Amino acid sequence: MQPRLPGSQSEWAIETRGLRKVYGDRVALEDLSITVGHGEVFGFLGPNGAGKTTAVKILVGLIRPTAGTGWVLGRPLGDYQARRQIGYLPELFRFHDWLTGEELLDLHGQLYGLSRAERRRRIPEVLELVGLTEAARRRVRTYSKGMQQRIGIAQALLAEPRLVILDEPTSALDPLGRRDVRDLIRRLRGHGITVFLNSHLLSEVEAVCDRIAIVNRGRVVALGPMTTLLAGDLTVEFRLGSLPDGTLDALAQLVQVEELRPDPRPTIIARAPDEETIARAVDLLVESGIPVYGVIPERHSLEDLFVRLVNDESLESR
Ligand SMILES: Nc1ncnc2c1ncn2[C@@H]1O[C@H](COP(=O)(O)OP(=O)(O)OP(=O)(O)O)[C@@H](O)[C@H]1O
Repeated sequence: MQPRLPGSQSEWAIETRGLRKVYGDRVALEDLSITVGHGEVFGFLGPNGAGKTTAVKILVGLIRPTAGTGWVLGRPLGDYQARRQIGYLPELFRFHDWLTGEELLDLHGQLYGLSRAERRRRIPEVLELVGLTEAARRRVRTYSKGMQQRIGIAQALLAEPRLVILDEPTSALDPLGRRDVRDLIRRLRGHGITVFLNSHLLSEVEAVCDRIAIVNRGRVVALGPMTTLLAGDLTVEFRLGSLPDGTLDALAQLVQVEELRPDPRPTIIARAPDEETIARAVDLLVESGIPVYGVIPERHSLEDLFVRLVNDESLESR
């Protein structure tokens, strides 16, 4: 893990308290309080218009919050010293596409304030990292969308940042490209680099993030370690030989019965807080003399959690 910046005012890579952003009469972000640990991969999720990009822009110092405070790499929001150590891939970036990949990185290296020697060392490294070595001398306009996204990631990593903020880094990538980015994010974590990932691709977030926040209509609706948020969120299917009166009521003492399918065999779909409860429900069925043909537990995916929390209340803000 990398040492903290001198004079650090927060032990976290990112800490925000009550961030709020209002555009005219529209509240884009409300009371955002999150912490992201050093070296952590943090997923920041939400439907369109939830306030994600607004939050990211505040974190990188592009806009100021209407209210609230925060620290990035231990420095107050917008602090110049911290900004030098943030790599940022914006969601809708448009690069100077008449430049070659190498020239583009050289330009961005200069904007980051890297010396010529640093740029000469670093540019081949990041091109290699994102698999664009062969295309280094081609103009960016001739790149496929996936290659353009990868040169964007290379740009974000150029100045050896301690914190990388990636806004939809894989939206234009094919499945192989996505896997490469996933591996890359894991490698960054291996080097103690903090990754703040904003993505709609929930399976990817699930595969790579340590902790997540889900925002909806400007507010955080879930926050915590991925494992905790997905734990205790089991759906289970009981396939039974019969369903005597009273069985559902007895089961409902343990699990939340969501659906009953009578054919071809009585099948109950229920939600259980944990696996132990499922075992107790099976005991109850067996003790009642009901043949149990199958018990199929299914752990909820991040997508299930997301859909349940966000539901359709976000529709009007899209
Ligand atoms: N510059 C602006 N002026 C006025 N309203 C804005 C501005 N930027 C964002 N908004 C509004 O603030 C809300 C949050 O927008 P934001 O772009 O942060 O959402 P998002 O979660 O990043 O969405 P998406 O997933 O579509 O990128 C939206 O209702 C949006 O219309």
